[in-house]
Amino acid sequence: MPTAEGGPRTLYDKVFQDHIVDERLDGTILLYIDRHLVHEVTSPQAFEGLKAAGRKVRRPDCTLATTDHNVPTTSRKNLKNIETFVEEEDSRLQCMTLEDNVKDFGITYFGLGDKRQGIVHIIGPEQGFTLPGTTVVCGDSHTSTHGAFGALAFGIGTSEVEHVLATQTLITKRSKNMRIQVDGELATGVSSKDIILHAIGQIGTAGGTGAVIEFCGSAIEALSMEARMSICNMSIEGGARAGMVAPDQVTFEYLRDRPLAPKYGSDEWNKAVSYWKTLKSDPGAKYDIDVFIDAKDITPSVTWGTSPEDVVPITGSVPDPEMFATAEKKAAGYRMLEYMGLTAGTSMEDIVLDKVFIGSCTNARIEDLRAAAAVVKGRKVAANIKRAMIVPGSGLVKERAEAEGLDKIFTEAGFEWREAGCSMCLGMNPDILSPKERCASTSNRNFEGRQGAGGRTHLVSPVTAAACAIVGKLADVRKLGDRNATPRRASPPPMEVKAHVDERVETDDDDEREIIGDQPEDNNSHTNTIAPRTSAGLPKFTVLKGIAAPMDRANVDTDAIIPKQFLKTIKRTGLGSALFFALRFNHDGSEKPDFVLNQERYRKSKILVVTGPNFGCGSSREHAPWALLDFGIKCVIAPSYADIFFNNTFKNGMLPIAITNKADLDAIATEARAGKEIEVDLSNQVINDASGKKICSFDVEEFRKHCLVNGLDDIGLTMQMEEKINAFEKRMTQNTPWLNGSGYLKRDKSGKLAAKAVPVPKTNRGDVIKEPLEW
Ligand SMILES: CC(C)[C@H](C(=O)O)[C@@H](O)C(=O)O
Ligand code: SF4
Repeated sequence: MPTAEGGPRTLYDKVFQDHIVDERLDGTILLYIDRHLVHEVTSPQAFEGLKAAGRKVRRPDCTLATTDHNVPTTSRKNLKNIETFVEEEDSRLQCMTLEDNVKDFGITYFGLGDKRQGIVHIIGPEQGFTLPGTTVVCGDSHTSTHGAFGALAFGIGTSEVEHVLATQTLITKRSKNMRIQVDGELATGVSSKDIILHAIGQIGTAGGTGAVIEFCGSAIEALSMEARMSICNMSIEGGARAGMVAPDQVTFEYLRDRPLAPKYGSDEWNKAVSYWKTLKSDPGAKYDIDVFIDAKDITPSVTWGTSPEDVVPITGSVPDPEMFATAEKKAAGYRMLEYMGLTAGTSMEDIVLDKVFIGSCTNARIEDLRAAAAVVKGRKVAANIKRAMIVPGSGLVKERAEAEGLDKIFTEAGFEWREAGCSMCLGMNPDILSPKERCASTSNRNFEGRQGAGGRTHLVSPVTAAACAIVGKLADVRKLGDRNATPRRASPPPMEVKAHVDERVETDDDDEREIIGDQPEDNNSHTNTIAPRTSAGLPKFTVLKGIAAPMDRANVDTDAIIPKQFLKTIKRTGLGSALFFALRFNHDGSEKPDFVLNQERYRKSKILVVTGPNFGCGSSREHAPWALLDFGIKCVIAPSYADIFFNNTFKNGMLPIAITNKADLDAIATEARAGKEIEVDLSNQVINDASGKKICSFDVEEFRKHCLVNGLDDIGLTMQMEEKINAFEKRMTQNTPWLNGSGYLKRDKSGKLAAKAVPVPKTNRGDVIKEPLEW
């Protein structure tokens, strides 16, 4: 929370403070954003909003776009353009829409024909776009990755993407400070992925809610940048929106000669490094939450359930839900075992696998591939493994790995060597698990259906995944001998950046495609009773009276609220039929009669009453509130929420109410279970029963209430702050000139774009475009 003026400050306090454009009395802050990464899934509706309102992108020079989620990872040797390359229609439309938008708005873009294309959280750091002390956002929850540089980096929803595009700022509040200190030396076979899995196992998926986690201690200091990125990446799985590590010599070495970092050895570089060196927490700085972990307590770790907090050591066994503390946890535990097809007491190392996936923004960097290759070298993938995939995080990672011969090591062992993209991390492209298939995965989420409907995911580190592929079961890498990689300190030197790729790299790929088995038919009618957001503003929210549907679940993730196959839309509307898809429908499309929203009296619910905590955790997809809204639900009542979901609802004129008092929540749930209406009166901040009798009151932040009650479009409000934003940018140009222009769209000394922004190079649609980049 706010530190006393002049008192010792944390790293987070410093970076946050340096980006305040304006602060209101109620603590609402307008925060300047230095770096904005954009991908195809969460941007179409934002650009559409800009177009509808006739707005421009304020800082194309601080914005970088790529396609990653939808792209096939098959060989690109015959790539002509994205239109012919992406077979699946909705995926293609999303990719092409991004290409249109980057052209229309003059934004730098790495398309499939460019080796710099890759997962957005891999390419930002790789290019030096991510720098210490910056604020970095993206319409993607794993933006937390970039915090490894001492940046304040967090995921935002699509409405906020639009806000940043238009204003280069965000409306936000201060977060709590949390510290996770890991001291000591990591044992052989234990990597940074195990640190973060272990930490999430300790704090739980809501442990960091409302906080920014600073990772520190001797074990973190000893890690390379790549390893630090894996840790910050999964801060979101620990409930925190952001994770940070103080920049140090390891950081500066990593940034040396990166294309978009200040030129090494120049005055600008030296000035930047002096500033970066100040970015550490002051002695005596206060943290709201403190966690200490002894590195020697960390073993190679693996998840057994469907939440990233369900972590056990690889030497452990499947826990017995009977031993869990509460009735709710027991019930959830049994459900997870059923979904995962596991029996309590089974040794983890006895669990037989079908697939292995090494990739994702958590673990698809060169160091991850090197570590996995060291385990795999000279060995063969076990016969029972149907598919073992290596998906490099970017074209440059792939190129580097090939230069080092890693691709050969993998393919000789029986792995597939793929092209860059998100791939089977969430399977928006053709890489998916079939129902009941079991996968050891280096990704970050093991939610139900995450890698494919009915698929079963065990989260592990790259070396553990490699060992799993060799053994055919979940495996302890330490038992394969001593060549498993331990974390490295030195980051590899920057990868050589060549111009665009027209010569395609040959691969052994056989262009195998899987049928998208979990692509449902969207044949249900939508209730869509509520007008969606328009750039002109939102429908006002004052009093809402209606049926409230009860839901007795904890940690309802946004993948459960709306699975990935529905994220391929470029519209905000029409998602009501996809709401809670896997919970609501059987595989044949018929309804599951037990699910609350399928019961007659709840079909027209306007309110959702959730009795378990941490509603909306996981992904930043604004599709979750859009689906609720389209179904007709405009208000959610729950004990607590994940931060990004909470924000996203307000941006759509919806009201999420946190009721922490159990008796009050029980009273509301009782009305809901009885099928009675309840009344949410925002103006007076009370919840009444159907007769108008007060059940309880609730809190809501002043500014958010003001916007809801008046139906205000906050982009319009922020644009009225133009003068303050200009003044901020002027100061920024003086103090941190290296943040202007990012090397490709140059600015002059006054901060103005020196030349007209030229959109990137190849849009893969046949445009002949002059290379606008200077590197
Ligand atoms: C598509 C995007 C919104 C999402 C996220 O925010 O995390 C995705 O990257 C994911 O990992 O689920
Ligand atoms: S978590 Fe997976 S889907 Fe999300 S950005 Fe990372 S790789 Fe892509």
